[in-house]
Amino acid sequence: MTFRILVADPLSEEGIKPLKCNPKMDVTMQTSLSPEELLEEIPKYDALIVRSQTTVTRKVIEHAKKLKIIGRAGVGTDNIDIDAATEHGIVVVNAPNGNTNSAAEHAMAMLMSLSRNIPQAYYSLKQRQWDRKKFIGTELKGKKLGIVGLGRIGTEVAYRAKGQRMKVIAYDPFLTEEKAEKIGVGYGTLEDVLRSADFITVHTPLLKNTRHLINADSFAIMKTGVHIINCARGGIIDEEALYDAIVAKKVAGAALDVFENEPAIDNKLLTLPEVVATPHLGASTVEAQENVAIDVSHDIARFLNGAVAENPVNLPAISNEHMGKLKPYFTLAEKLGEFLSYLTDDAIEEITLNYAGDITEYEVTPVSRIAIKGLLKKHLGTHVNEVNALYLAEKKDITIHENKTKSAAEGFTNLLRLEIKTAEGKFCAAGTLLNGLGPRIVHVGEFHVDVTPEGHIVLIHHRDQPGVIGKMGNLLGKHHINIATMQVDRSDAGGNAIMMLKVDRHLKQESIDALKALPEIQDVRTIDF
Ligand SMILES: NC(=O)C1=CN([C@@H]2O[C@H](COP(=O)(O)OP(=O)(O)OC[C@H]3O[C@@H](n4cnc5c(N)ncnc54)[C@H](O)[C@@H]3O)[C@@H](O)[C@H]2O)C=CC1
Ligand SMILES: O=C(O)CCC(=O)C(=O)O
Repeated sequence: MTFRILVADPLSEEGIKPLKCNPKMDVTMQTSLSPEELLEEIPKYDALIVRSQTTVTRKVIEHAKKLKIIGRAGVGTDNIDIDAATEHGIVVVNAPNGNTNSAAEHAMAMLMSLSRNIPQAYYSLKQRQWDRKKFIGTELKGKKLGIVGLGRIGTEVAYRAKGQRMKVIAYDPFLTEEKAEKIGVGYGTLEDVLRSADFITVHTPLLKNTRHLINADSFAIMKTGVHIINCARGGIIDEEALYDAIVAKKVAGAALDVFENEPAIDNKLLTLPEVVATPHLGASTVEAQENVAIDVSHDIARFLNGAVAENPVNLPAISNEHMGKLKPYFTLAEKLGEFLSYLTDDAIEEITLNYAGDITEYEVTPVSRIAIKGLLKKHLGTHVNEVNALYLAEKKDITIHENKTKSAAEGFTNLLRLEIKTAEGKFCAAGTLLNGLGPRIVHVGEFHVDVTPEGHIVLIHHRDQPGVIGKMGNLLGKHHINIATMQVDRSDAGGNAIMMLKVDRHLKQESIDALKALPEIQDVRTIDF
């Protein structure tokens, strides 16, 4: 099978070699598609790679009938409708590490351009003017740099600013005293940073709660003569408020690499001499472009080959070691979910996943997602996957509970008990991973069994009476159904009982009806794995 991959923004040729050299990947570079052309093209592709130029809207995702993965060769995914991708079961991956240095270096270059008026002076000289008085700058040594967002790039900026002998203060909701000390920066609230800094640089993602994080109120409490740098995302700073603050001489100057609307040809901030700007060049170095292209190419190839993506944006990221431990449980979880879904025809209202034994030592949500995928598969088919399983369950008003009790493994090393509640009542099955032998279903409701979840299974609820097994065997024989294995269990003598048969082929409706017609048989369910 060959996967078709569309590269819709310019990407390092060297960086996408891992995909181009892979015989299973068919890569098409079309880097100047209009939004309409993208809508036309996208149904052909299994994977899409973009930088920040292409906007992957809900409409694009709705047209992308085959799309499995979107790769963002860079950090910010604000040009991709992540919710729409999740709803459609499309994984979004990014390349969060490859351009950190370049973006930090660009922020420093912008900061220094700003402090020494380099772009303005350069422009003036190009106009054949030798003006030395107009471009008096500000020394950085001893000035305070306020960093809003001390993540990967913010931290690298802090190290570089310290190299310039600046004092650094940072605000980040995840910044602890210990971490600030380790990096060698002061820390405080956003207000502390805004009030005390001579230069302020933002390095947060653009999210609902960071849109206009720096606004008119923020400028009001800043020092007069403050300098502002934004090499993160347009929209984190309210551009109107920044314009007004510069005109009012509250802000001495701003260095901007990013804008609320890009390309920002007509942005009025560009008319101000106090503003230095670049057209979103933070990651535009040979090294960064190669790094992010390599990272995203590897992740796409890995994912399309059936492995787990390393940098998913809409799935929990799992380390290789953790994944190694969890992966064997995926098959068990999916089969158990599938099995249980065949025990009722009613809508699922509630799903409870109880983990016991060794597995409780791990973060089990990835296993739960797969179990839920298994449960919903009967009605949603291939539309449901681990990306959208939780979303689809929520859309269907299904409540999910996940519990871990190490000691409840009932003698097994590990046990996953799955329970669903419907209008009809509760249904439950439990499974274990037998060392070296793979997944086993070990409970169906109150009954004990030992069944490999594969092939064709017939589950019969009946009354515990002499002769039932014989009648059932006879009937299946008449219908030319060969029984491969059989398990029976009962609640008590003469009470409720089950038979779990492995048969050699799918049971047709007439055989099921004939079984159901036997007076001792209460219910017949078939499960085809
Ligand atoms: N100009 C360019 O070409 C480039 C821009 N970027 C942008 O730079 C930004 C930072 O990227 P990274 O450092 O890699 O991301 P990151 O995820 O490592 O760091 C972001 C930090 O912002 C913090 N944060 C979130 N909300 C906050 C808030 N309300 N106030 C303060 N801090 C908050 C987070 O806790 C996190 O530590 C992103 O917006 C990214 O898209 C990244 C690369 C190149
Ligand atoms: O792709 C680019 O050049 C922009 C990089 C960027 O903004 C990011 O990685 O967030």
